[in-house]
Amino acid sequence: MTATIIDGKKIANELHEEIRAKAEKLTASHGVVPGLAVILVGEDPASAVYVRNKVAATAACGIKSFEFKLPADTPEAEVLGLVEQLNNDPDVHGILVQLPLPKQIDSDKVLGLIDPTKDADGFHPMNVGLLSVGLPGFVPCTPRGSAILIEKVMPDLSGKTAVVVGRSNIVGKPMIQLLLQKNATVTCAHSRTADLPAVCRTADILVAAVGRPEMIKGDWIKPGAIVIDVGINRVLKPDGKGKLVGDVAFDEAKEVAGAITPVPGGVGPMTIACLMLNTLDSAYRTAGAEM
Ligand SMILES: Nc1nc2c(c(=O)[nH]1)N[C@@H](CN(C=O)c1ccc(C(=O)N[C@@H](CCC(=O)O)C(=O)O)cc1)CN2
Repeated sequence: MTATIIDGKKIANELHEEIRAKAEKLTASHGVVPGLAVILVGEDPASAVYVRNKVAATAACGIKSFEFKLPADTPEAEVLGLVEQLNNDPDVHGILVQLPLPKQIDSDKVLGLIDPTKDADGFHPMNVGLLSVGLPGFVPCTPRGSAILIEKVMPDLSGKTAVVVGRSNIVGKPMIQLLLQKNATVTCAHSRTADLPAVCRTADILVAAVGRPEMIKGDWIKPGAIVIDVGINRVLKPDGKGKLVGDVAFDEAKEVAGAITPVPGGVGPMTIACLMLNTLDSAYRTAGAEM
């Protein structure tokens, strides 16, 4: 039996509609339009696509966007100055700095300067800390979106084993926190893990966030497991054309898993939908309004 394909694009579009309704409600009750500032530094083609998609999503969600596109050689001080300006702008409820930044700019310094109450990406150390102690704050968008997809197919994770492959600050570590909050028994695996295939085979929920195309094979997956593929890798096909693949060998994995996210159309659209959700949450919080 082949796996249920978790349609992240459809679920993200449904979320956009819910967000739009809530944004309109906030505007009607408090005269506040949620606002998201998006900063892109440089010409990385993938980043440009993601930013374009984020700005398109703001329009679908009734969120006002403030777009800042800066040249690749922009000095760090200029980016820091822009962040400060946005921190002080009452029309801006969320600030997003697209990563990666060019090498002359210290990402930690920029992310650390974002007002934690406007940190729509959830990367500020204060929000990282709040998540780790289970207090309300901003949750990074990719893990938040992945958790929503998991909940759709398995609402109760008590007694379930989850394996997160990858330990990045923006995906792996926050994903572990969210799975723990849902009472899963969580293992974090990474490049130094011994016998990674065997560890993956223990997972009822397997989250792949390694950034290596199709690394996780079908026979690494426990039959019936939920597989969440966070990877977005551009590879060349034999005909020389490019295509997107995840970190999981999808065609093999779907024959073993119970449910699986595709790439594209799985976690990616949910990342963007959760950025909208974080911005909406922030606007409600700032306005002192009830959802
Ligand atoms: N400030 C941030 N920078 C980056 C983040 C982030 O969450 N915040 N994550 C990634 C990139 N990313 C969001 O910015 C992102 C990646 C992919 C998608 C997406 O929808 N992918 C589509 C395919 C799109 C394509 O054709 O290339 C899909 O999977 O269906 C959304 C957001 C790094 N930087």
